[in-house]
Amino acid sequence: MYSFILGNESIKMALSVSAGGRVWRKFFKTFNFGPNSALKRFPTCTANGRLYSSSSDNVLVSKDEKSGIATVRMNNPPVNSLNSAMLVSLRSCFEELENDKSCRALILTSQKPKVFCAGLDILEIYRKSPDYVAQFWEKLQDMWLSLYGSRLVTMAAINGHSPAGGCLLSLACDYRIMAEGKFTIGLNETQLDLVAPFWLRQTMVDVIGYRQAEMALMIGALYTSNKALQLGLVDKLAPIEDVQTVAEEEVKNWLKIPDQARAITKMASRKPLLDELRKRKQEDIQTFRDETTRESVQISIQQYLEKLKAK
Ligand SMILES: CCCCCCCCC/C=C/C(=O)SCCNC(=O)CCNC(=O)[C@H](O)C(C)(C)COP(=O)(O)OP(=O)(O)OC[C@H]1O[C@@H](n2cnc3c(N)ncnc32)[C@H](O)[C@@H]1OP(=O)(O)O
Repeated sequence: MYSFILGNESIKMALSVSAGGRVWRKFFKTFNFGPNSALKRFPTCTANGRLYSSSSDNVLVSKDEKSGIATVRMNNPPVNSLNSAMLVSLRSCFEELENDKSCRALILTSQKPKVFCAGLDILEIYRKSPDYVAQFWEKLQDMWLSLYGSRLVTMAAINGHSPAGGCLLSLACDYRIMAEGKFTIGLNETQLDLVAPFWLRQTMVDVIGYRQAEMALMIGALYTSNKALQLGLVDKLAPIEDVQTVAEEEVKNWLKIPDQARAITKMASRKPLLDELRKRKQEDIQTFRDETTRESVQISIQQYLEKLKAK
């Protein structure tokens, strides 16, 4: 029997391990864990090493049937920037894996070493209509909810640069392994005259602590791998060519812990923030839409784009 308290609501839940899947379903329904409350099955998610139905050109998914470990490779050259299509593909892939009962863990990485993910596609928020920007933001929220709220062991194998939205993706995972060397990671939004939303700021605070997060967020700091390890922004470093192997080894350690107890523990700590975003979703969309389409912000974005091109 597990009993625990979440946020200000006291929830007592009896989970008889022997009751197996039925109890699992009840648990996920009660807490709206993962993308859907129901555990739907996707018939295409089976063969070892075969691409999932959600695999599209921009997100490649393979799963080892024996271990239940899936690897999700972002494949949106040149820098895996998160445009609308990418956000939709990632979300759909996370949801399929979530609903695949034989899947126990996912490793998120880049198909193109040296850049894990360059963050949001800046062109998606440059000179676009308020409606477009609002829809784009909702896609990001939904993708984040599906990853941050996942019952799976989620591991970021950060095989390259990971600024802004790239850092957001890795912060949504349970554990981060980053390539050694000159690569950088961090939430550099203020450098673009953008303000990270509350749910992203909170995950940064949760991972590296209040003082360091406050400072990092204000100055839009990008840290080298070594500094990121020192701050606790990533958990482990590995040579770039070994990041995937080290991630697989680490996942196997995590999978020695019973799934149910691990997932319930994860949910107990993440539920308040998940609930908060679900509750304030529309308000968050409006803030993003209004802030991003402001002329002064558009000019900052333009200057940032010019700086990137001139590099
Ligand atoms: C609450 C209210 C407000 C709320 C608002 C809050 C938002 C918070 C959430 C997150 C916000 C973000 O993610 S904002 C995004 C922030 N991202 C960044 O600052 C990363 C910028 N990129 C880089 O630093 C670098 O590209 C890096 C990733 C290190 C890779 O360097 P490389 O030398 O390998 O590659 P580059 O030559 O720089 O880039 C290759 C090409 O890709 C383009 N490119 C690079 N990054 C890009 C990007 N993010 N979007 C589009 N295009 C990009 C370059 O312009 C080049 O285009 P060509 O010249 O045409 O080839």
